[in-house]
Amino acid sequence: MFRQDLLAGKKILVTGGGTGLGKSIGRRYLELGAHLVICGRRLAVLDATADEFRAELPGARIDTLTCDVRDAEQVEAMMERLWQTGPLDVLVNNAAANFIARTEKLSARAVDAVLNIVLHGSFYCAIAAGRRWIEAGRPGNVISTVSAPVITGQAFTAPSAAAKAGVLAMTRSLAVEWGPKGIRLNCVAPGLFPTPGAWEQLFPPGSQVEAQERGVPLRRLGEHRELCDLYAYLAADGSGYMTGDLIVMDGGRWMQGAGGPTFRAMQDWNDAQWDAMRKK
Ligand SMILES: CCCCCCCCCCC/C=C/C(=O)SCCNC(=O)CCNC(=O)[C@H](O)C(C)(C)COP(=O)(O)OP(=O)(O)OC[C@H]1O[C@@H](n2cnc3c(N)ncnc32)[C@H](O)[C@@H]1OP(=O)(O)O
Ligand SMILES: NC(=O)C1=CN([C@@H]2O[C@H](COP(=O)(O)OP(=O)(O)OC[C@H]3O[C@@H](n4cnc5c(N)ncnc54)[C@H](OP(=O)(O)O)[C@@H]3O)[C@@H](O)[C@H]2O)C=CC1
Repeated sequence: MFRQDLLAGKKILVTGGGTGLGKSIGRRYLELGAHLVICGRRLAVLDATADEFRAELPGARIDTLTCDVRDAEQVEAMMERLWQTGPLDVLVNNAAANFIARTEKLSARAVDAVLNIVLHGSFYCAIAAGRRWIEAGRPGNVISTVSAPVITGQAFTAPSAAAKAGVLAMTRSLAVEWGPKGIRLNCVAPGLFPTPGAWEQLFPPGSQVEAQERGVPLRRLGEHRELCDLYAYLAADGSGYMTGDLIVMDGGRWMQGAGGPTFRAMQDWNDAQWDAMRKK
């Protein structure tokens, strides 16, 4: 779909880039010639991913940095190290956390666990990169991964829906505030793209009442390569007139109601069913 050197000369940070969608997006960026930096909390996971990429794509330039995005000081330290080898061009806010639970049962720590990673982490990263771009008079580009519940809300994953909605509000606020400085920000809302992380958290064994494909108008799950090409487009200069936008890629699923049949059934679950989910 793209020229092989589409992203040559661009340095791109993908938070949570050691696993799942962040890993697939990073691989696509490398294929298109970018200098990739991935961060997360587990160095072993990041290094294993980097080794895999180096084996697949000889000559690929990839760096790994540990960082817990909930901690603003760690984010600052990561950006400082990253900038030492040259400025960043694109930040992808991908790191996230989510789980299904009845909202009235959530402890404050449970709410914070999701809000701190998704909302605070994305904010800290955007500010740390944005300040450096502004000080240097450089253009910048932030792509944040949200989800369709930013439009609809979503039962039983309220902290994630609220945090991602906050990231969309941040994106639109900064698109206006930083637009005159040449910094653009956009959000992508993927639908159902299978990853071990999301499936473990959202579809524990016994939680599904029917195949998730049934809830998608296009009657299939998303393929990583489809999503990755959207992230490639948004990272490239060719999308330079897009800012403050939300692009949903979900096969039309959100228009049918975000939770689908599985979440509707949860409205009638008893305590034993909820406890069984928690133990898995
Ligand atoms: C069925 C239909 C589904 C439709 C799906 C639609 C799809 C679109 C919407 C999807 C959008 C977003 C998707 C994703 O984000 S997928 C990514 C999933 N990946 C991850 O979550 C990876 C990162 N996760 C984590 O690190 C952990 O899971 C956690 C979030 C828990 C944070 O870990 P941490 O070590 O910081 O935290 P603790 O383990 O100490 O826990 C903190 C408190 O949270 C409470 N907790 C944890 N799990 C649950 C649970 N399942 N239910 C209730 N409470 C939970 C825990 O008890 C701690 O609180 P307390 O100290 O008060 O006990
Ligand atoms: N898969 C799907 O169908 C959908 C996914 N999404 C979104 O896509 C993105 C990727 O999700 P997915 O790949 O499925 O799930 P993963 O669980 O694989 O990805 C989450 C990543 O975030 C990292 N992470 C979590 N907490 C922190 C933290 N505090 N600091 C730094 N990194 C952290 C994890 O690494 P580590 O634990 O090592 O820190 C992990 O690499 C998320 O934003 C998610 O909300 C949205 C809609 C649907």
